Amino acid sequence: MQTTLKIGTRGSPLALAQAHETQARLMAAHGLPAEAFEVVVISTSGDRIQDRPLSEAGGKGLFTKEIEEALLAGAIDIAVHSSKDMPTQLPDGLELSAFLPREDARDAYVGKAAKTIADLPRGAKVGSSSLRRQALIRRMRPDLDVVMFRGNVQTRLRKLDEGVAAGTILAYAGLKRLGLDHVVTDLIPLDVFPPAPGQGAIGIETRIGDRAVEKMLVAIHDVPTGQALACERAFLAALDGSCRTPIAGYAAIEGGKLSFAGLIISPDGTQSHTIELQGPAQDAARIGTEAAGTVRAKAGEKFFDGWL
Ligand SMILES: NCc1[nH]cc(CCC(=O)O)c1CC(=O)O
Repeated sequence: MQTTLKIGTRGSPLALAQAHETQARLMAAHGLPAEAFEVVVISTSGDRIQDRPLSEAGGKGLFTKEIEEALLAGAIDIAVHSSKDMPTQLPDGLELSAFLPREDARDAYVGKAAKTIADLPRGAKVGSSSLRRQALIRRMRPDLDVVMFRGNVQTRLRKLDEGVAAGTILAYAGLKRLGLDHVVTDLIPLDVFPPAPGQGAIGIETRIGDRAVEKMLVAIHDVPTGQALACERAFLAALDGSCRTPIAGYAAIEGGKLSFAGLIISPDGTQSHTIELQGPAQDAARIGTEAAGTVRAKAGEKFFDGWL
């Protein structure tokens, strides 16, 4: 009898879409039926905490803790994640060993009366709980009222319908995976809203040394996405000292060449520092680390602890 590969995921509609995309790619790559895989839904602390900003409750790890425990315990064989939500430090024994081809990494504006942020009336409310997006909105339009917006993509869209805010910003990738891209009223250029490291890329976490699983994943791993992610995650890891400093970073790969653009910005949007660096895609991690060193030197150490 064939053993089934257990695919662990959160239960949000986006997480489920990502788990099913992974399953479909594995089926196609290996000529296996759906029954060769089982999608196992795991509830995480991040899903349960709804009353305060996650950056206060403990940060990124909240969406992965219970899933990683299940992976280490052998209750699941792979865990499918939004790479953007993954801490740079994983628990001992686990690694991100494969990435699916990256979806469009841009942020999207979803507006009601006004179709773009630029068209909003003075003082209009824009909902976002991301420190990076809040800072970028304030940089662009210091007059706007940035309000907290928690919950999954559907919850945020419902809040818009209820009139809680005039608009919100969501990852275009997530909306596309949910078949909700028709709600987008403006796609924001990468240089106006540089994305969070990892945005748009599905990452697959495995137990280090699980050769059978690694062999299966090679067939669905996208090499350029893996290189882009190595660069962006190295940039993030080298700057991660404070989770209160918004960090953006995006690496584009073309013909074996990597072009990285990074940004750090004060939460009020008034101060920011950028870095651009190119090099061979094989040197992805080194480029990310070097970019972090350069932008850190430009900004000065004070930049990272001044926002509490
Ligand atoms: N923090 C939630 C989250 N994590 C990943 C995505 C979108 C999908 C992706 O970036 O791959 C989202 C929603 C959003 O930012 O709109």
